[in-house]
Amino acid sequence: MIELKAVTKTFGSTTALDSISTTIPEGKIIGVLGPNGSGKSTLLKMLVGLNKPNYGTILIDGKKPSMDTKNFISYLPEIDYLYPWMTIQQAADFVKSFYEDWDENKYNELMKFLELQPSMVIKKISRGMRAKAKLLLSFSRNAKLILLDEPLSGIDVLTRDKIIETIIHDYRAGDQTILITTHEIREVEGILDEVIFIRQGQVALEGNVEELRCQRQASLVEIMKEVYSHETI
Ligand SMILES: Nc1ncnc2c1ncn2[C@@H]1O[C@H](COP(=O)(O)OP(=O)(O)OP(=O)(O)O)[C@@H](O)[C@H]1O
Repeated sequence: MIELKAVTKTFGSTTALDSISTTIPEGKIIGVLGPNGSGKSTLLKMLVGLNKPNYGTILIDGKKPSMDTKNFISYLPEIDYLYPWMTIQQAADFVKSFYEDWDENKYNELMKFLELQPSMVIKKISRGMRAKAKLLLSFSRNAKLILLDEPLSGIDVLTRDKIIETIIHDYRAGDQTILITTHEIREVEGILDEVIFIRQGQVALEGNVEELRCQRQASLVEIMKEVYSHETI
């Protein structure tokens, strides 16, 4: 379980997260949604320990983000973080050297499923293939908590479908927790259990997706439009 208590993160005069308090349940797929600049990536980076809060507390299974928690978190950053000169196999060997939960069978199976080859060189493959390679590395670990920052960004619709299929295919419900930030809400609506809408660094609305849809008789996209009715999404 992830607990945030009055978490604030500022960058100079910009407040990225403004006293956020929330509890994120275990074993579910949670969408962290919101317009550009609302604080989604900052939230994920704080969970993985890359950003430290100025105020407030973050607890993951009762522990502050640290080396201990890093061991059970698989983080897919929004940026292209893979060394361009590496092959997919070299990138995998690199990740494998840091984490004990690397699952070679899962890696081989996912490689086939995503139609990638170990010999492919990162700088020579397309953006969509790089997105799939990032996902391959994130899901080849048996991590308890998976943080996916914009895994569908700038990817064609067929590749997006494949990425979503991978998430469904490899997700162990109840056992693993996935937090996913995305602007492709229509595409992920079907896989989300819970949602947190962020607006200007604060939680604008959160809850169980099915319950929100029933209460409001609306789809997630319609709910989002309502929440951000005065903003450009
Ligand atoms: N390292 C940084 N230095 C300065 N400002 C930053 C930094 N990281 C984030 N910010 C600012 O914090 C705010 C929140 O940024 P963040 O990247 O978390 O938003 P986001 O919701 O993920 O946006 P997007 O959907 O565009 O990826 C923005 O105003 C951004 O400019």
